[in-house]
Parts: sequence; structure tokens; C-alpha cells
Amino acid sequence: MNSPQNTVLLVRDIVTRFGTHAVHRGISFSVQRGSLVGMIGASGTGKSVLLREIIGLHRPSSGQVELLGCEMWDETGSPTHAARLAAVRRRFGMMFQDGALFSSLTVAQNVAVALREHTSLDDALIDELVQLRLHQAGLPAEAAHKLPSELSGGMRKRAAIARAIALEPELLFMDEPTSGLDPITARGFDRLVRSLVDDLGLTVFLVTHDLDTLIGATDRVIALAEGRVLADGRVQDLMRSQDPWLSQYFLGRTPPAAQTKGEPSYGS
Ligand SMILES: Nc1ncnc2c1ncn2[C@@H]1O[C@H](COP(=O)(O)OP(=O)(O)OP(=O)(O)O)[C@@H](O)[C@H]1O
Repeated sequence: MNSPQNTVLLVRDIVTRFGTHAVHRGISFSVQRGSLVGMIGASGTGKSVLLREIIGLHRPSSGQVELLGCEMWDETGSPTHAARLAAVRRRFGMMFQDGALFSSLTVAQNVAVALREHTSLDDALIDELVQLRLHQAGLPAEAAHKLPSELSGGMRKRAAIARAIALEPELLFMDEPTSGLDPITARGFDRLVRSLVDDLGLTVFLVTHDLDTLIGATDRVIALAEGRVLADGRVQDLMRSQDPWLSQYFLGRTPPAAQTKGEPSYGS
């Protein structure tokens, strides 16, 4: 439902400049709990920078991000705000494009890092939770003791998801999660992400260039162009848009029939 109580992310009038280069010229949108939202835009339109601004890694030139009720960019830098930020950081997960796994740690150790850092659970409970997260990410138990370098690309992505959901976040951010995967593995990954939303109630916000992810898995798509939100709606509506950039972007693809949440359709 589209109500303030259900809003987990509010992006308000974000402006970003690097020197004289204006990347964002006033970006605003909100994300509702339990939805899977995709963000698209041509290379260099500032999707990754916006993601970093949303999760508190890059300060925008102006504007505000409210994530799980916390203003991420507080001017005062007060200890109260720092404590609120620390609390909010435990409630969302981030999966970077390359997975950003620690290469010298096994998959299980990678997943356990946040649990050791942010909880006082004993080793046995951490082991159990790690197994659960690996299972939720669709990894076989034997993957636990492998190094990231010993896994296929698809399994590495699943390990990165397992790590991102270690603390049972409410929100998961992903930067190009299917890049570098073959189409079959990528669709399996879409189904996994969709099931995190449908079965675990997660909210997912992902940046992607993958049309099949957009068509098959998202509830809503936000398109950025020229520093602004060009379009914001269901993928089938964006695909029918007369806007020249969107027409070109979706060229040759057929809009899916009205989608039922939880029943991904994989377009043409
Ligand atoms: N730290 C930085 N200093 C200067 N310019 C930067 C910095 N980070 C990003 N930019 C610029 O901001 C713009 C947006 O970059 P960003 O990586 O967010 O684009 P993107 O939409 O994610 O692109 P892609 O789809 O290719 O990943 C680019 O022009 C980039 O060069």
C-alpha cells in the first residue's frame, strides 16, 4: 500500500555535482515496503552515485534521503544522529556489483562477519544462522567452506546475497546483480531475489541494465535521464511509453501481460 507508514525510502530533491558537472538535478521518489524496485538509466546518469547517497556513503550536494525513518544526511553530525545511523545500517544490506567478498575468508566466514561484528551470538548460533542464510541464498551446504575464488560467478553472487542478508535486513540494495552471469543463471538469480521479497517480505532496490530482470522480476521501475526522474511506474507502462529514450531502451521487447506479484513472467 502506498502510505507514509509503508515508505521505507524517501529520496527528496537530490542534487549532485562534481565540480561543474551536475549529475543529479533534483531527484525525488519513494519506495514502499515489500516491493522490488529497479532503477535504470544510461551509463553515467548517476545510478551508482545515487545508491551510495542513499546508503550514506556519499553526501549529495543538496537534498535529503530518509531511509527507514532516518535522515541520512544530517548537517549537525550530532552523536544522536550518529547512533541512529549506526542502528539503521544494521537494517539494510548492500550487494555491490563485484560482490565485494573478502577473498581470504571462506563463504561461511564472509557471511559470519556482520553477525560477529553486530551481535553477541555465540559461535554455535552464528554457525546455524550462516547455514540458514546460505540456504536462503540457494547455496549448497558444501559451499560454506570454499573460498570465493573457488566458486562460479553465479555462486559468488549468491554468497554475496547470503552475506547481505546476514542480519536479516528489511531492505536490500543491489548494484547490477546479474552482470556477468549467463542468461540461465541470471534468471535463477532473479527468482531468488523475487522470493526474498515474496517469501521473506524484504524490500529490494536494485540498479540494473538487465531487461529480463526488469521485465520478469520488478514491481516498479524508475528511469533516470539528464539528472532527473524520466519515468516511474510498472515496466509494462514504461515499455509502452512514447519517450524516445525509453522506446530505444526497450526496443524489440514485448511488454509482459499484467503481472501477478510472485509469479514472475519472463517476457519474450
Ligand atoms: N568521485 C567522483 N568524482 C567525480 N566524478 C564522479 C565521481 N563518482 C562518479 N562520478 C561521475 O558521476 C557520473 C555518474 O556516475 P555513476 O557511476 O553513478 O553512473 P552510472 O549511472 O552508475 O553508470 P553505469 O551505468 O555505467 O554504471 C559519471 O559521470 C561519473 O564520472
